[in-house]
Amino acid sequence: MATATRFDMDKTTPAGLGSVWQPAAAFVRVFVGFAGRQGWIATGLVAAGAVLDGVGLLLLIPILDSVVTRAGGASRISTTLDAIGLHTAFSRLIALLGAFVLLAVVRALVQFARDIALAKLQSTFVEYQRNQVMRAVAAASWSRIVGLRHARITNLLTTEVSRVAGSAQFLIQASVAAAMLVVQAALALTLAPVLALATTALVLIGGGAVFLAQGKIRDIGAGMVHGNAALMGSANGFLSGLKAAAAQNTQNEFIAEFESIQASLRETGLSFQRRQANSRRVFAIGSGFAAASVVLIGFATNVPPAVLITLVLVFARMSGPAILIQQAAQNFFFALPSFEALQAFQSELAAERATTPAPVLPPPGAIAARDLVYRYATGGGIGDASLTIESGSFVGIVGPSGAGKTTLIDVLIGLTEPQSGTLSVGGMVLDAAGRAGWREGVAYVPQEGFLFHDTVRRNLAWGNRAPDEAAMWDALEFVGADALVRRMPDGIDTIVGERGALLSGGERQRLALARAILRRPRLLVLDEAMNAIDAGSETLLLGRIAALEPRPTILMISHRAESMATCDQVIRVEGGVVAG
Ligand SMILES: Nc1ncnc2c1ncn2[C@@H]1O[C@H](COP(=O)(O)OP(=O)(O)OP(=O)(O)O)[C@@H](O)[C@H]1O
Repeated sequence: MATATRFDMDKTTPAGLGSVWQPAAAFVRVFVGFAGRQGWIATGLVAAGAVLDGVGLLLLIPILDSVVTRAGGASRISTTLDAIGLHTAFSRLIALLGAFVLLAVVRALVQFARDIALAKLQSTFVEYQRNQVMRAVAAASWSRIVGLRHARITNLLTTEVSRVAGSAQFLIQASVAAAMLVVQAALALTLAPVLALATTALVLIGGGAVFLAQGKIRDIGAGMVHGNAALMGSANGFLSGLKAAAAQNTQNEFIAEFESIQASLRETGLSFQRRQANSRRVFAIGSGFAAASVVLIGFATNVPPAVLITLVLVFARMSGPAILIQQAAQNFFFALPSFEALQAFQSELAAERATTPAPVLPPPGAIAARDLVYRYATGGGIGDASLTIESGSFVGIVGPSGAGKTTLIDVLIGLTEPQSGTLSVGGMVLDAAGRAGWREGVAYVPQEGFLFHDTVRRNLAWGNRAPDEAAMWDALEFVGADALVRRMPDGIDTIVGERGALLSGGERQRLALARAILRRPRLLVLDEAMNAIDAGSETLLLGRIAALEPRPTILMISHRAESMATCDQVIRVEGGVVAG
C-alpha cells in the first residue's frame, strides 16, 4: 500500500472557459427545471423583498429632508402630505416614519417567507439529487454495477450532494443579492445618474475580473471531489480490512494513507480559502476608495445634502449584496465539480441502463438454456452453454475456481442478459420483462450471507411479503437457528451488527438461508451458501431443503463433493465450458 499521497490535485486539467460555463449552465438548467412552481414563488418573494428594500431606502429622502430642513421640504411627497391635511413638519415626519415602520414590518414578513421558501427549495433539491443517484444505481444493469466502487457512491451521496446543496444555496443567494443590487442601482440612477453610472461601471469591471478567475476555482473544486473520493475509499478499505490489519498489526499503513489524503485535502481547501480571503481584501480596499469618491464627486457637483446622504447609504447598502455575489460565485464554482461528478455518474449508468419493463412471470416448467454466451471484457465467463433443468429438481454446479459457475448462475436467474443464445422457462423465451418476472421468484443466498445492521426480525423480513412471527420461527427452526435466536439478549429483536459481525460465519449463513426459505421461491440459489457450516449440519440442512413442499428448483454451487450427494443432477463447469 502506498503511503505517499494517493491523489494529487494538480492532476485536474485546467478548465477552459467553455468547460466552466457549460457545467454552470447545466446546473442552472437542472436547478431551475427542478424548482418549477416552488421556484417561481421563491423568485417572486425575492423580487418583492428587493423592491421593499428599495422603497424603504427611497422613503429616507423625505424623512431626512424633514429632519434636515425642519420644514418638511418641498418634495412631491411633502406636497401630497400637505394636501391630505398634514401641514406641520412634525405631523409629516410622524406620517413618514409611520410609513417607514410599516414598510419595515411588511419587508420583514416577506423576507421571512422568502427565506423559508428558499430553504425548502434547497433541501428538496438535495433530496432529489440523492434519489437520482440511488435510482440510477437501482436501474443500472448488474454487469455495470458490479464494477462500481462503493466508496464512490457513498461519497456522492454524502459529501458531494452536500456540496451541490451549497451550490444551490449560493445560486439562490447570488440571485437574491443581484435582485437587491438591481433595485438599489436603479434607485441610485434616479438620484444622481452620472455618479451612479460611474459607480456601476466600476462594479462591472471588478465583477468581470472576478468571473474570469472562476476556471481556476473550479479546478480547485475538482481537486476536492477527487480527494473526497480517495478519502472515502481509504476509510472503506480500512474498515473492511480492519480485522486482518489488527491481526497482523498493520493498521498504521492504513492510517498513513488516510492522513496523507487528509493533508492534501486540507491544502486544497486552504488554497480556495486563500483566494476568497484575497478577494474580500481587494473588495474592502476598493469599496473604501469608491465611498470616498462618491462623497467627493457629490460634493463637487453640488448634490443636495439629503440626496447625498441617501446616496452614500444606498452605496453602502449595495456593498453587502455585491460582496455576497462575489463570494457566492466563488463558492458556486468551487462546488460545481461535485454537481459534475453527480451528473457524470448518472449518465455513465444511464448508458447501460437495464431496460426494466413491467415484469412478466414465466409459466411453470423447465429452465432451458440454448447456446448461452456471456463473456467479460477480460475473456472470462461462459460460452455456448446448453442445458435443461427440470422444474423442482435439485441441481449441483461444480468446477474449479474461476471456471464460470457464478457467471452461469447469473445468466440462469436472469440477472445478466446473455450476449447470445436463449434462456427460456416453462417454454417462454425470457426477454427483459421475462427476466424481471423470473427474478421475482428467485431467492439467492450468497456465500457471505448479506445481513445488515439491524434486528434478526428485519433481516428475515427483507425481500419477503410481511411474514408473520410464527413463519419466522418456523424458518429459524428449519435452519437450526431457533435456539441461537432465543439465547440472544433481545431474542428475535437483537441487532446482528454490521454485516452480521456479532454472529459466527455459520450462524450468518443459517439466517440468510432462513430468509430465503421464508420467501417461498420458485428458484432457490445456494452459491457456496453453507461452506461455513460444518459438514454434518450441512447434510442435515440439504436433506430438509430437498424435502421442501412444494419443492423449488434448486441450484447449488459447492466445492464440497459430499454436498452433491443430495442433488438429482450435477453440472460441471470448466474454463467457461458447461457440461450439463
Ligand atoms: N465482473 C467481472 N469482470 C471481469 N471478469 C470477471 C468478472 N466476474 C468474473 N470474472 C472472471 O470470469 C471468470 C469466471 O468467474 P466466475 O465468478 O463465474 O467463476 P466461479 O467458477 O464462480 O469461481 P469461484 O469458484 O472462484 O467463485 C473468472 O476468470 C473471473 O476472473
